[in-house]
Amino acid sequence: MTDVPAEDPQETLLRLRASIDNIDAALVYLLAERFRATQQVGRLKARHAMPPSDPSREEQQVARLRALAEAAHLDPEFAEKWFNFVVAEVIRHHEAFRTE
Ligand SMILES: O=C(O)C(=O)C[C@]1(C(=O)O)C=C[C@@H](O)C=C1
Repeated sequence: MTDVPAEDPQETLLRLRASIDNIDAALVYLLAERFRATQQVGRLKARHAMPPSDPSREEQQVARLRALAEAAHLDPEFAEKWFNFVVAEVIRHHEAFRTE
């Protein structure tokens, strides 16, 4: 039998934290890109007097994200909460464009 080398917990922690930092950076960039797109949607909606929110679109998005979350072994409740949190901010931006 081959011996498994003893784990150095500090080294393992640092390695995992480096991965977490990379993932957090990617999430920030992805969110920035999402908001860049939604700002354009907000301006478009304001120019054409369209309502800031679209509940039927959100329903479709939630259903899709919940299915994706399940397939990825992510809690679908958490995925939905994250989505609602982001969309609430998007709608706040959309409403601000209407008063510009
Ligand atoms: O697709 C739109 O109509 C948007 O305004 C974007 C968005 C989103 O962030 O995904 C935000 C608000 C709407 O209620 C639905 C979706």
